[in-house]
Order: sequence, then C-alpha cells, then structure tokens
Amino acid sequence: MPVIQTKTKLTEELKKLKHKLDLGLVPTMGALHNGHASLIKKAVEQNNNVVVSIFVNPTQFNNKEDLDKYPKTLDADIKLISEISNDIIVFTPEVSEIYQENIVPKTYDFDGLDKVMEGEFRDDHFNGVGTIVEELFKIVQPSKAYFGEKDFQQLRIIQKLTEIQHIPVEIIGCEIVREGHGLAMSSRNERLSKNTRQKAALIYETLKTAKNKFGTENALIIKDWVNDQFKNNKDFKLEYFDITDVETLTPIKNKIKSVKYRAFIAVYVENVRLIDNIALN
Ligand SMILES: Nc1ncnc2c1ncn2[C@@H]1O[C@H](COP(=O)(O)OP(=O)(O)OP(=O)(O)O)[C@@H](O)[C@H]1O
Ligand SMILES: CC(C)(CO)[C@@H](O)C(=O)[O-]
Ligand code: BAL
Repeated sequence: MPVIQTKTKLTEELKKLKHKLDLGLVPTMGALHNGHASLIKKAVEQNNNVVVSIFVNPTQFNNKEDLDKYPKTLDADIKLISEISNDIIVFTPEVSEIYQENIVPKTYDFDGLDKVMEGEFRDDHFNGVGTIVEELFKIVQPSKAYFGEKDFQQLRIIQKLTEIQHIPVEIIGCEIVREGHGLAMSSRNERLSKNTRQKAALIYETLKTAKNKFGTENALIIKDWVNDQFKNNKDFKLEYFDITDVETLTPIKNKIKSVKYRAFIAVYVENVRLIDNIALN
C-alpha cells in the first residue's frame, strides 16, 4: 500500500490512476478507530480510488496542550487502512510540507456557521480546518470527500467551503459510530481512564433524553435540564449544550415542523474535551 509524504510524490501517484475522475478522499488526523474505518469503507464502496490523509493540523488547535497530547499511532493506522484495502493511497505529510514556514490559517466567511458552538469556544478553529481541507482538495482533487457527523458543524462548514471557493467535490456525511455503551468514538477517548470512559456514556444518555423531551418541551427548559444534569457532577464540566436548526446552526426560536433540528454538546471529562450531537426530529 503506498504511504506518501510529499505533494509531488502524491501527484505522481495520482497521475498513474486509470479512473482519475473517480477518487474518494477521507481526511483524518490519525489515531484511527472504527469511526474512521466506517468512512474509509464507504469511500472504498463508492470509488475506484481512495486517498486517506493523516495530518494533525496545527492551525485548527487553539490549545497547545490539546495539540501536543493529540495521539499519534501511525503504524496501527496503516494496519487498519490496509485491512480495509491494500489499494488505498495514504498521504502523511509533515507540517513543513503543507505550511512551509508560515503556520497560519486563511480567513474565511462561513456565513456565521463558524460563530457558534465549536467556533465560539475554539478561536480560529474553523479557519484552520478550512485551510487544510481546501489544501487537501487542491492537492488530491477528489470527486467525493467523506466527513463524520460526529463533527456535524465541521461537516456543514466544509459544505459551505466548497460553495464559497467553488470546489467541485461532493461532500458525503457519515453517521456517528459509537462504543458499546453509546459514547461517540473519538481519538481523544484514548486519553480517558477506563473508569471515566464508562462514565462518559452520560453524554449520549443526556442527548437521548433531550431528544425524548423535544417532542413535548421547549428548548430553554431542555437546556436548563441539561445544565442541571452536569452542575453537581465533579467528573464533568459542561461547555455548551445547544439546540439549533441543521441548516444555519442558529439556536431554535419557535419550533417549525418542516425544519430539522439537532442538539449539540461539548463536555470536559478528565480535562479531555469531547463533543457529540443527535438529530431531534
Ligand atoms: N465516531 C465517529 N463516527 C463517525 N465519524 C467519525 C467518528 N469519529 C471521527 N469521525 C470522523 O472522522 C474524520 C476524522 O476525524 P478525526 O481524525 O478528528 O478523528 P476524531 O476521532 O474525531 O478525533 P478527535 O475527536 O479526537 O479530534 C472526521 O470527518 C470525523 O468527523
Ligand atoms: C477534517 C480534518 C481532518 C481537518 O484537519 C479534521 O478536522 C478532522 O479530523 O475532523
Ligand atoms: N475531529 C475534529 C477535529 C478537531 O477536534 O480538531
């Protein structure tokens, strides 16, 4: 399986492909788990050629400790990918290959999608994500690209990025893959102790109860209930819980039947920041 570090070598490898216009891209930051595997399998099913990128992108981290502690497991990642298919091209550039000496993000106008939730609490995060994803689209020129709904706000922003930058790629959203007890799979789960990882099931339990309540109760009452759930719990620190419409990501005002809503949550557990979300209707 080709594992490639430079843009030049990747471009050469892509030129050799027979079906150049049928190429799926799965961008990742490595430390791969079954959530990533589901994206890669979908890409393999839907495309003749697949590129998986593994790159821990410095410009999307607003917290140096989070960047420094981001898990790196390249050998295991390559094994996981090769078990899905040996024909996948793996792209693992160094930071200097992507950014040269200037490690700063571009600035985008994402029409407000980046001003709420993750964007509010992680300064410049989505400019960093946009910068690396636009660069990957430029290098790989995929016909389809795969993103998980675990990072639903990111998925909406990538859709907006392709619109504002006129990039001809189809964005495919993939369902959230969960651990047995419901916690959304995430590379950051590896930083939790076994005991706390069990307790973190509370995050998804809370989302499921919020969904049940959404049928009969108003959003502010649900928000208060979620705040109360976490208020006296020493293991968790709630950063936000929001109910928004899925198109604009603006908080719900009055419930409208034809509009789709989602609930979003970010919680610190043992100093590890986890996010999750659920469709409400
Ligand atoms: N549990 C999951 N289910 C579906 N998609 C996922 C899941 N976890 C990650 N993904 C998707 O995989 C892609 C790469 O994500 P990334 O490498 O950041 O992994 P991650 O597990 O989300 O890591 P972390 O949350 O710790 O940053 C993203 O599109 C992300 O949404
Ligand atoms: C899309 C992405 C690979 C860009 O660095 C990252 O934000 C991620 O893993 O979700
Ligand atoms: N999975 C989203 C990337 C990040 O947390 O930086």
